[in-house]
Amino acid sequence: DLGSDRSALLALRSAVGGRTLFWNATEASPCSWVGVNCEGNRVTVLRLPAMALSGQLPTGVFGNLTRVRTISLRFNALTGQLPTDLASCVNLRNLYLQGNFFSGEIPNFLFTLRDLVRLNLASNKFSGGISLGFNNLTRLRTLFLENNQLTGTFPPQFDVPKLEQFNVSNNLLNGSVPVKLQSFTKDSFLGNSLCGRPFESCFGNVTIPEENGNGGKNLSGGAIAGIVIGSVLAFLLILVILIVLCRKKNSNKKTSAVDIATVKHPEVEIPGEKTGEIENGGYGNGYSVAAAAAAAMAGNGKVEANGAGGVAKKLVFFGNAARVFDLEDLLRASAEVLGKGTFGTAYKAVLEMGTVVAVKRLKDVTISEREFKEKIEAVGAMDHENLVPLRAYYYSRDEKLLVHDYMTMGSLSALLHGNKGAGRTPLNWEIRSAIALGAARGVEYLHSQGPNVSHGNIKSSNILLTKSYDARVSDFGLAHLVGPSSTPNRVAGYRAPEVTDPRKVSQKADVYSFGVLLLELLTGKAPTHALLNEEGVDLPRWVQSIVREEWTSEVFDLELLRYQNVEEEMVQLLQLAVDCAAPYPDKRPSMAEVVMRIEELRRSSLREDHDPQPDLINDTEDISSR
Ligand SMILES: Nc1ncnc2c1ncn2[C@@H]1O[C@H](COP(=O)(O)OP(=O)(O)OP(=O)(O)O)[C@@H](O)[C@H]1O
Repeated sequence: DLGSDRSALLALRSAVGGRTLFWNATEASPCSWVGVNCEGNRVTVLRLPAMALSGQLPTGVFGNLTRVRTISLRFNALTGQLPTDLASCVNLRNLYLQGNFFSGEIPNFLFTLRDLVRLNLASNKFSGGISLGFNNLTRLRTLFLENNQLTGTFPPQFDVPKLEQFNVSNNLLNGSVPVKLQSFTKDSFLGNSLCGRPFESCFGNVTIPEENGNGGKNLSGGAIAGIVIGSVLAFLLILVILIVLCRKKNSNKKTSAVDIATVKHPEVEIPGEKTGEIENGGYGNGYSVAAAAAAAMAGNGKVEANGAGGVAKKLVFFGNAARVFDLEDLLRASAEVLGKGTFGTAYKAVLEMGTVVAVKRLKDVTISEREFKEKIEAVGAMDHENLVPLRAYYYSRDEKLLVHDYMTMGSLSALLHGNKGAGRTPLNWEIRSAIALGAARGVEYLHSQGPNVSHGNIKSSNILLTKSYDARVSDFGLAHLVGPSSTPNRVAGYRAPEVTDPRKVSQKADVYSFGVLLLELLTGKAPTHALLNEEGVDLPRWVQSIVREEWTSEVFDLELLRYQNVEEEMVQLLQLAVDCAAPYPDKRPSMAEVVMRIEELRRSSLREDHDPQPDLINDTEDISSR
């Protein structure tokens, strides 16, 4: 009953702490606690995403929560194995445990939870193999296992009938992809040593001849003799051509982009060749952008091996920035994948002379070269200290590259939601409010370029940070370059309610997204992802519901609460965020006003001397007992 649900939750709270400490244990019913929903007087939903939970999940908790349908403990710091009594949650449909430190094998009892629809165990430390037990999960639609340490081969009979979303990338799997998973794209499998569709055949380039429709056995002796003689002649002819070609090549030895093009494509791992480089979630193992670009261009005949024809395309540089490198340098650079975005894949490229740049390979560019040039020139002309500068671009039929300055500290998103483990620099108020201000100034600058100029895709992965944590806004102006098929779809949590076409985003809609970004900075929570549509927090609604109940302190990231004497300013920034995320565009402030208000509240917080109070637990208790 509800009583045992309640004691189970309290047992959970004393084991894993975090923001569950805000639960008001004097209340008889747990149904109003943050993250808890009830139906029919039983707990049915337990959502504690990014609540700073840590330690092991105890046994004896889930055995009591027998009616629970959704458990979300994603993005916490939970460790150890999953408790076996999770098996008692027989109504469980959604289990989101991604972004923790869970370890051990994927436990067999999960396969007895026949109602499971969504299972996300990504970004943990699960090891061991992938079991056929998944086949029992006949309702499972989502299975995310990426970024773990799973080993071995897939059972060939692996077949989860309803599976729609699937990812096992960045594990240590090898062997062939089972037939029933071959309809998923490479993205679902990257960072393993797998072969067979969607990768190259496990058997190299040998093609197995197809059976002749009318039956080879009917061929007459004469026909067979003809085929044999024909084959021998063809073979001799090929041999002669090869010899001639070899002679020619030897007399003309020279390194060229075409040679670079023969670099092995990284996505096609040869079993057994894999090194253990996938820690830290990195994908790249020495893959070069160059290889792919060169391959495309070489295939196209656009780069002349000897440069004689002069058709070779050049990198086009912006502004008066000196051309410190050229296409050749870029093609020779070693590169590593930074991530995949809506508009393509971003790489970090280290040029031979040590310069580091970020290269974005755009996909789905459908506009003409002239139009592309016009639009990209406008982007390149933007010049502000809070924007990521675009240095150069490259345009050919098959390849469109953008070269940006590389931002050492990565994105705000990674900083807020990435590495939660030890050794992470806590993001204090100083840093966060400075990032808010920098980002606001960057967007304000864009808006000052004209009433119709907007960013269109403001989110934390597009706020990048320099070595000294200065914020720079990236990805502006790209939505107009690509075709409608790659309109941003991952921004649901940031998108203003009035936006229907993601490529037509007004300045006021930018302000809304910026408001969500501020909420993210203050709460440490990630807004809803469209991909996990049943999951995530609708930040504006969540914050408003809590502020309405005068539990304002509860929204703040625990890391921020260490700095109690800036709470006043935090509340002011929260108010600004809520104003920005107003449902009606007219009610939202302009970016210029946003900048002014952040400057103002930062001035007042910096006037006083703020000593951090490092005793976290005391702070949280102070707040919860107020
Ligand atoms: N100039 C850069 N310096 C450092 N990291 C970068 C740079 N540009 C992009 N990144 C990182 O590379 C990853 C992919 O970036 P990309 O812009 O392609 O996609 P995204 O921001 O995740 O999504 P979208 O394309 O929808 O904006 C992100 O994690 C981003 O933080």
